[in-house]
Amino acid sequence: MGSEALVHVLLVSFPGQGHVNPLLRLGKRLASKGLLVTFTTPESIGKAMRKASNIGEELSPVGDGFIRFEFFEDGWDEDETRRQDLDQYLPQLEKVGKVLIPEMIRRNAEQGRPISCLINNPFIPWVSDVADSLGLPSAMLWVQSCACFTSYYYYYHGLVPFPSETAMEIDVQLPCMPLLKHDEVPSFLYPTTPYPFLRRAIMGQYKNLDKPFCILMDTFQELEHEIIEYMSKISPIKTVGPLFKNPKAPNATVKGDFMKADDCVGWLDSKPASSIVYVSFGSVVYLKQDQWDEIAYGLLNSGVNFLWVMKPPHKDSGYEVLKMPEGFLEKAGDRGKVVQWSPQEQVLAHPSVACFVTHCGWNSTMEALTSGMPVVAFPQWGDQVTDAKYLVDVFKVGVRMCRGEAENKLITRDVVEQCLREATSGPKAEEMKQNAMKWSAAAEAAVAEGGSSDRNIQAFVDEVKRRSLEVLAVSGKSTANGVAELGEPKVNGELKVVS
Ligand SMILES: O=c1ccn([C@@H]2O[C@H](COP(=O)(O)OP(=O)(O)O)[C@@H](O)[C@H]2O)c(=O)[nH]1
Ligand SMILES: O=C(O[C@@H]1O[C@H](CO)[C@@H](O)[C@H](O)[C@H]1O)c1cc(O)c(O)c(O)c1
Repeated sequence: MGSEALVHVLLVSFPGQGHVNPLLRLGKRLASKGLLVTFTTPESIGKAMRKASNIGEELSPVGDGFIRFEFFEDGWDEDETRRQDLDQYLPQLEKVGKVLIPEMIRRNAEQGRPISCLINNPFIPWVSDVADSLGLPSAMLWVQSCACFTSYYYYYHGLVPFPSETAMEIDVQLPCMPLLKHDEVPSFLYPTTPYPFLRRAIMGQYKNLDKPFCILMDTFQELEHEIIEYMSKISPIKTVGPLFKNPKAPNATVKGDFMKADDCVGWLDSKPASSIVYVSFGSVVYLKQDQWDEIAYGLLNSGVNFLWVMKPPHKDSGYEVLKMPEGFLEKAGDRGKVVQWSPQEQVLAHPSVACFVTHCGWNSTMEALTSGMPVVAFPQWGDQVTDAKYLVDVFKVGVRMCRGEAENKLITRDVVEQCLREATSGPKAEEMKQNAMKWSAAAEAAVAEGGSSDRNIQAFVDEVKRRSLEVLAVSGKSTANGVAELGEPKVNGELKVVS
């Protein structure tokens, strides 16, 4: 079957690594079930993805379907420094995206690939407005846990008190969730958050929550059972995780890394089983030099082998380039390897790796659980502080090393060393490994054919196909070659559907 005969969905991503990864993984999953998927995000990131990840113009076959990429200009010069300031960049993306995404949809229709559904991730909630204005169905992929989704939902609707300027340290009790201490609530909700623009972006998504017909989530039924059951009665959520496991297309080469991964698998191969601590704080968190130094000495003093990701800061971020302490690399010798970016999926699956010191971003959290990897939790902000709570107290696969950036506390080398020892040897380490292996098996089962997430994906694909017939029948006139006719753009750049 040619790609032009397939139902076509457009995935629009916020340009962050932790957002592109799960949406692209969803794209591959949908493609593997027979859809044509176009993935889009701003060209500034498209350029990095093409360079790092072998992404070309051509269609890539994935399972029964195909995936392709089309990027859009964000209206700023290539070297514009304001991209690093989300307070300015998010409104710019909305202004430009509301014009260019409809144009992309029109172009695809003209080229014989009419789009039947739009899917976005959080931080760009205006995508569902675009879909609405064109009479197209939309869905949203929530890229965090269901627990975080619930926290934001309760905050948005004012259903329980959250920490506020007058009561900073109150705990928060939400249904079907453990009591969250004030600093375990997603930190964008703290009255003192340095990232109010991200709270605004997420609240924008909740304001628009009635627009998507489905909220897909990169989690799985068995992991967050009670809260998923509870929220499913309130919101049309469908769990489809862990998205990074795709049994139907396990070797699909399409990847969305912004940086080429350094080669470290040979080095991992050279080390004994369960002897390495993997340390990574993801793509956005950037620690201070004094904290970096303490982690370095903690690693040295604990005697473990380690693979440490030291991602260079973006040139416009304003962060100073971190340095390793004097003599550190020499003292570590072949016990340690430092890379700029790692092939994290492969690292977490490697038998030499014993545990993962992580900032607890949701992707890293899901990847660790799915790989059966115990963690040392080093959360900083946002959902990370809630994920850390779950990893340690609910999933029971982690040791807590800190409580988050808001605590403003230097974690000393002794604490680092103690946590590493606890996570790598002794009864606690063994118990955490067993729990992690249990989650890994549950995750595999969820995505295997007929598993909870697989059924949800299939139901979603069937629904998109059903709605695509309605879209073509109701909102567009089919032409001889099957292309839906869309109307002329309105003055404000939105497309109006011709009836
Ligand atoms: O060296 C690295 C560090 C991170 N990642 C990937 O980058 C994503 C980071 O997402 P996460 O939600 O964990 O954190 P964020 O970077 O968004 O803070 C995950 O899929 C990781 O597998 C990677 O491939 N190599
Ligand atoms: O929030 C940002 O990135 C990460 O998103 C993940 C998925 O929501 C989440 O689990 C993780 O904890 C976050 O770090 C983000 C991205 C970005 O490019 C940026 O400039 C930010 O300020 C935040």
